[in-house]
Amino acid sequence: MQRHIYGFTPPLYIEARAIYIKGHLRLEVAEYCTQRREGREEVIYSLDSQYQVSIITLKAMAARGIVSALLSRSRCASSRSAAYSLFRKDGLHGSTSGLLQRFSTAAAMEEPISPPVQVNYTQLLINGQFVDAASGKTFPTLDPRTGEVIAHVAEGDVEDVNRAVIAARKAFDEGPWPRMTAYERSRIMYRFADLIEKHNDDIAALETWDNGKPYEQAAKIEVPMLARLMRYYAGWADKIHGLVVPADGPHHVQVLHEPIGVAGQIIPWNFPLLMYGWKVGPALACGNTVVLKTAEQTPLSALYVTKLFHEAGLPDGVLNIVSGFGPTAGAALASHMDVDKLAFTGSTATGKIVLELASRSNLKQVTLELGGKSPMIIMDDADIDQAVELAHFALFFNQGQCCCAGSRTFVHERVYDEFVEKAKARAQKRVVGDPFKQGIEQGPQIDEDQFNKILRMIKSGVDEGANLVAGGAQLGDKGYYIQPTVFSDVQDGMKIAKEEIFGPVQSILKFKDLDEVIRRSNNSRYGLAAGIFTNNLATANTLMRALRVGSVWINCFDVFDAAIPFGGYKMSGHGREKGIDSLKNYLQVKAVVTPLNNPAWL
Ligand SMILES: NC(=O)c1ccc[n+]([C@@H]2O[C@H](COP(=O)([O-])OP(=O)(O)OC[C@H]3O[C@@H](n4cnc5c(N)ncnc54)[C@H](O)[C@@H]3O)[C@@H](O)[C@H]2O)c1
Repeated sequence: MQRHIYGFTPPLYIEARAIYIKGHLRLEVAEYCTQRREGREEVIYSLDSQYQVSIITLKAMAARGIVSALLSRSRCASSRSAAYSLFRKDGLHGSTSGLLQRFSTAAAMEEPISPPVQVNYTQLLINGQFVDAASGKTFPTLDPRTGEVIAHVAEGDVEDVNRAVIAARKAFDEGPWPRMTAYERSRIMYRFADLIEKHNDDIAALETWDNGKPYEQAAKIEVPMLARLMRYYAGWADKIHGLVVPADGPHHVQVLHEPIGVAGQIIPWNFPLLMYGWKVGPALACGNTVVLKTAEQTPLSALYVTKLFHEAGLPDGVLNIVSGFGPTAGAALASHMDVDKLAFTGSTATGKIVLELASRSNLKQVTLELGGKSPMIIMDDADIDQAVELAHFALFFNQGQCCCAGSRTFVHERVYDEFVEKAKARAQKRVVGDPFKQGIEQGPQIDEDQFNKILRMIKSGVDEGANLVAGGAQLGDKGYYIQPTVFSDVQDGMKIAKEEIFGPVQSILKFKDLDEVIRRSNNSRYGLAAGIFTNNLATANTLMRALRVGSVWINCFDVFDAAIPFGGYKMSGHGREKGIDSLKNYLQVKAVVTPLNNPAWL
């Protein structure tokens, strides 16, 4: 930037830029004075300074007053005061918040880091083979850091879904998968988990590149969790069994738990690999075969890992991956007459569509994991610093793109003001930037549509009178980065309190007592999850039973172990994924009755 600082004779110009490099902020400041001599502008004084400070030092310096600390190193008194006013104008003056906001902008605006992985698989995976779409069409998958094309991916449509369903049907009706012993199935799944671990870093890099989530999150949490999910379901494979039940009369009554057949699965883009694991794991452990449609924004990681699954010994046709769009490939799967079961994760609006397509076609069984507007309730006995940190995590994790995000932060009136101040400071400290960089807490949003939708929601918050205390705008000028945003004084009727934002926007609401917060928390068409922060056991016990949601996290949030069931009440969905309950989604129950002659016992 260039500024003409008035009040100096001759005028002093300053060019300054801040660059983030591996945990450091480098400030480059060029100052110069010019004077007109013989019709020409001549530089009569210049000074280039560079200050490099680690972010940790920077925070400490900010606490003491960053500007004086930095500028005490400048050699010239007049340039010191000039630079001082520049920093002050640019909001880099004094406070940690302004400083870190600038640091984040600098980080986001840097050249993107080259992802340490190549894209090898872009075709559809049908019957164990990579194939082009029948139409020959492809679509681009984009890098959310820049909006640039990563790769062109085969675009599946009705004909490709049909090919995939035929392969899955054949693999179910004639193939080895449902016929091999459950132990053999589990061994293939265990080998797959081992391969996921072996390829951890490549898988994580693909996921980050395609989705924009921090690489450290993908590499240290999500890919290991996928391996864990596969082992969890591998462990179930040989423990799924029916019952022999005592009935009135001389009958031998067996209840068989059978695989359903061909499962159609449609997943979203926010956790592409975890959604894959939640769906594929139980379906295959129970002996079904699968056609999975990935989200059009994130087709890459499922293709990579399914290739590994085949290397682990998965027979052809058991798991088919179709990349493509919702209204074409997704709708074809939901309405296919030969798909026996449909599992869908995505928005409530699309959930209604697929349910209708399923009922209009062959009445296939449907499970739905849909949207949410989850309350995060902070009671007045809570340790405020811990509460702020947990509520921040509950909302901002994964760029705020979580169906269960704690997107209504209810705070007791006695601690409200302190909470708001600290929540604001925490959001302003959030490190946003290239998700491949170490230490980054927040990457870009998934795509332009979501980016624009979030900015519209922020505008609606301002228009409806909520108090914007942090952020509120795009960060940098490239890609889909959004400043961590906090609203206080949010009222229940506002759009930001009612609708999913699916972005880094925290809405803080004030409440007086327990009955009120229960009523207001439940006053939502969603019922996915809730967080409670209190040290009072009685309060926790009251809330956990009163809240009409599928998951309650007490003094924690987003705990997603493979064994913990997840799913929604109300318009957040039907059925549960993960845990023992998820197996029911993929099993038929058959009663078999045989008469007994002279039974020794009944
Ligand atoms: N409850 C959960 O477990 C959970 C998890 C993650 C995301 N979500 C929800 O997902 C939403 C964000 O994801 P999104 O924007 O990708 O949702 P979306 O509903 O637009 O898309 C989800 C999937 O459905 C497909 N799809 C879209 N239209 C379709 C149609 N007409 N027929 C068949 N398939 C169709 C898409 O291609 C994608 O694969 C949020 O609302 C979020 O709450 C829920």
